[in-house]
Amino acid sequence: MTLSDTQIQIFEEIFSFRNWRRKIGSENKLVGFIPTMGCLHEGHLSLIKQANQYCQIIVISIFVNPAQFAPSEDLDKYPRTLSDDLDKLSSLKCVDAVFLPKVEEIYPAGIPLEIKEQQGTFVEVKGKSHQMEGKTRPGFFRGVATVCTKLFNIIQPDNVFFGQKDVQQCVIIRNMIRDLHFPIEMHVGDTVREKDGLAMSSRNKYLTPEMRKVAITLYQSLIETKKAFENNIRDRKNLLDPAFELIERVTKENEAQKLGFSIKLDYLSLTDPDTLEEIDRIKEKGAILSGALYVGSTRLIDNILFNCKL
Ligand SMILES: Nc1ncnc2c1ncn2[C@@H]1O[C@H](COP(=O)(O)OP(=O)(O)OP(=O)(O)O)[C@@H](O)[C@H]1O
Ligand SMILES: CC(C)(CO)[C@@H](O)C(=O)[O-]
Ligand code: BAL
Repeated sequence: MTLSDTQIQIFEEIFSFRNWRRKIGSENKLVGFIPTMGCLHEGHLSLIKQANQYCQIIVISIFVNPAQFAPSEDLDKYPRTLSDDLDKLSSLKCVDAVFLPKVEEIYPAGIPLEIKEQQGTFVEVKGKSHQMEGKTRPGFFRGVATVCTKLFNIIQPDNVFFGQKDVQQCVIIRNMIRDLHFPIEMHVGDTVREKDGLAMSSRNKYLTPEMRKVAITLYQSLIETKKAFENNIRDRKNLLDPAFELIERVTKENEAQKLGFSIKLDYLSLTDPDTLEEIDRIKEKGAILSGALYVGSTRLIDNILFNCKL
């Protein structure tokens, strides 16, 4: 499908989107917004369906945001599948508009990937962005918070929808909405999974069939901890040990098979759901168990929640 043969309104410029948005504003309808980087899958579509239950107008953005990629990361090869994405959005029959901005318009001062070369205005997130994902991706949440601020200012949604798969992003955006006084209600959708449990992700496209078989290891390790939790174990060591053991076993089996790629755990975190600081024990507040696993050079993330909500 091309831009001209879908019924959905497509906007590539801020100016034209704003003209349309102004008219919607006078109709007293709630606008729901789902920001994405494209290469849409059932995870994205589930957020759109959720938005459709709350809002009369549904807006999606597709924008691969350079500011959240480090120079060593996959900005250039990130999958871009616009025609397929528009087909999927059309088939839902509830999407009103898609915003497809250009990098130059979102970042008028330019956006070199090296943070020290960047010029212009950025949104900094203190306290919750240095741990978990932020350890391996130090500029990531600065980039996410900055682009979400820009998108919220342009789209002016009443409700925004994010996926639990990116759990730290959910906590940070919820705090940002509060801290910067955006008049927006945030909703978090459950993680949509493949049949075997692998969290859907645009980056799953990078996996070869051999890699795909072991990609499930991260989720299986989270489930090992869940089993321990269900057996009333609450201390960190006894909760996490079964998860680490599973990953270590699969890593060794994979090495022995000489398939030409390695598996490497980046981190497993057991954190307080509000502060995102590591905890020694799960108490009444519950906890977030999250992790990242490299399968070859593809970095996959996943999480589960214990007795808490986002
Ligand atoms: N499996 C999923 N279930 C529910 N929501 C999801 C899922 N995957 C992504 N999302 C949500 O969709 C929104 C857009 O995410 P994005 O376009 O980065 O997709 P992605 O699959 O997470 O990509 P990536 O592979 O880069 O992590 C985010 O709020 C994200 O949390
Ligand atoms: C929220 C987001 C669209 C910002 O670029 C991105 O981080 C994502 O897709 O999760
Ligand atoms: N869904 C998170 C986008 C990223 O990893 O850049």
